[in-house]
Amino acid sequence: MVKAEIISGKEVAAEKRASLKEEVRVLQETEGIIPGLTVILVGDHPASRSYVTAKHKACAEIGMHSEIIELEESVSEAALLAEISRLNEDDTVHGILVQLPLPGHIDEQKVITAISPEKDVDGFHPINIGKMMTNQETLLPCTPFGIVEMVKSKGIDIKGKHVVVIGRSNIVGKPVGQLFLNEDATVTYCHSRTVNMQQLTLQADILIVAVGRANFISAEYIKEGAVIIDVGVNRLPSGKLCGDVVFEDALQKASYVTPVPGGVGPMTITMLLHNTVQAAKNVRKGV
Ligand SMILES: Nc1nc(=O)c2c([nH]1)NC[C@@H]1CN(c3ccc(C(=O)N[C@@H](CCC(=O)O)C(=O)O)cc3)C=[N+]21
Repeated sequence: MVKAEIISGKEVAAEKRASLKEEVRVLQETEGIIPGLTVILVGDHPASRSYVTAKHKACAEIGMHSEIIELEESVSEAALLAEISRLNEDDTVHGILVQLPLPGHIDEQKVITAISPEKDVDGFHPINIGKMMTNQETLLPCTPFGIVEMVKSKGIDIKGKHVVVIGRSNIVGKPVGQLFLNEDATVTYCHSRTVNMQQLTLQADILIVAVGRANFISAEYIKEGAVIIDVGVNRLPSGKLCGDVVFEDALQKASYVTPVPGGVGPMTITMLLHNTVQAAKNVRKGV
């Protein structure tokens, strides 16, 4: 029996994008500012290329500028850093995003830190992460931010709830736990070294799964009535895209579940648009 309601990221994203489009229009009309995003793509990773194209299209749809800078896989770290420093100085560029992962010879942390924190629309710069941790207003990481927005869109109460996060990456796991902590949830992190993960996931009112393994979470890990957020994007040999959660199982046990595709992914891109518009407004305010 299907019990859960599906939280459509696509729908929540469409609503948010419509209001961003209006914001962009007003910003241009009243102040002549067009928010601009520059994405740097290093090498030719097919999945990265498709994400970058999706971001570019999404910008155009809401009337924003966007540019993709493609660099050879063999580009030196110094050349990439020089490109970033040029973009940091360019007033028409409000947001800079370096698509990850980068080739092994480039130090990702060094690259992220080189981006001006005001233009760090990924929310990965240590200054922005520090502000997030201390609950100060800042550019927030897009996937975690999108997840909080999806949960709130259904009026789900977060305060005092037990949120269990599976995964501890810098781009999803760690920051998503922090954002839910900022919303007064009780947060538990699970990862590859966690002992008896099932005992923890069965206590989750909200279970966030970000491990990148198809069918990692099935019925026996899900508490009746839980909210299930599936961050996985796994390409099966058949070409089909699937999440980390057995969707049918979540439908039967959960109260809410996010699908893949059409769940967290479209929200990630939407919050990137949001951050770029915010970065453009911050310049005007002199923030
Ligand atoms: N600096 C940086 N920032 C990122 O935000 C970033 C990154 N690097 N590297 C890779 C990951 C992954 N990511 C996704 C964004 C959208 C979808 C998305 O929209 N997915 C669609 C399906 C897309 C398809 O069909 O392939 C969906 O879930 O419905 C997925 C994944 C952003 N990332």
